[in-house]
Amino acid sequence: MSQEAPSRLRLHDLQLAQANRTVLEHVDGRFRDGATTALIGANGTGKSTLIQGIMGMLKPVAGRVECTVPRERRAWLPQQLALDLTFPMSVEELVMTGSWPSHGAHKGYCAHHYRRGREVMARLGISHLAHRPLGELSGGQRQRALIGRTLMQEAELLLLDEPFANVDTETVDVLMTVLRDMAASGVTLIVVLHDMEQLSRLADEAVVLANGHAHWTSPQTILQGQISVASAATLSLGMPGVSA
Ligand SMILES: Nc1ncnc2c1ncn2[C@@H]1O[C@H](COP(=O)(O)OP(=O)(O)OP(=O)(O)O)[C@@H](O)[C@H]1O
Repeated sequence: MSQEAPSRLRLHDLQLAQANRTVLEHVDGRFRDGATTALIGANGTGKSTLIQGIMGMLKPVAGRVECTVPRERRAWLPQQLALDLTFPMSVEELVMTGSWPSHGAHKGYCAHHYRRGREVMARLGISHLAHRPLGELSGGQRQRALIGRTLMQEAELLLLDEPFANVDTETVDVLMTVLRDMAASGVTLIVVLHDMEQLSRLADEAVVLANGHAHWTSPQTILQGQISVASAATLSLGMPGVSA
């Protein structure tokens, strides 16, 4: 990554643990503004842990996260399986909650919010589902609605944990377009990915997690097989083309 690249999110010698067991340590690096960084690593290497640390849900054991994006402009979309969407809420209501962090949950919505909500749903192809309860949506429809909420929030930092899992190919295409447009407009995106095609289509940068460390590299390096993602858990330090 270029030393000059502007970045509102930097990690300084970060150490994160789960249940008193260190998962990641000495994590140093920065995420480029207006770029999509893929988080890559085998199961259990700490991708979700790093996201929790960046979002402030997990207190660092050591080091720090430096983030100048205002809190109300930070959004996190967990793995679909981790979400309980059985509560009675429609697609439109979910999308509109994206305005809460900046506008407040109890002030009600004005015409501007409703207009923006309709624009967001149209962009994601879910206008016809506006009044459908969340519990009656397919995985792909639910994911479109959740991304719609982050658009409504006007997120400037968006972290997504496996956003394309259990999602149909048409939805993948729609979401890819929306996410690329977000990055082009300056949003910093961090996306946990396992699929090489999705990596090539979406990512500008990549961070490989292995052996308790994070290695900054390029998607091309991974795609050319210089780094095997399948065996990322056994990667050694000092890989070619890696810089933090
Ligand atoms: N709440 C928790 N309590 C205890 N250990 C945890 C907890 N969450 C995660 N861990 C452990 O921390 C390590 C990293 O887990 P994490 O979920 O961050 O990995 P991951 O790379 O996101 O995995 P996956 O690809 O399977 O989602 C694992 O060894 C996991 O067992």
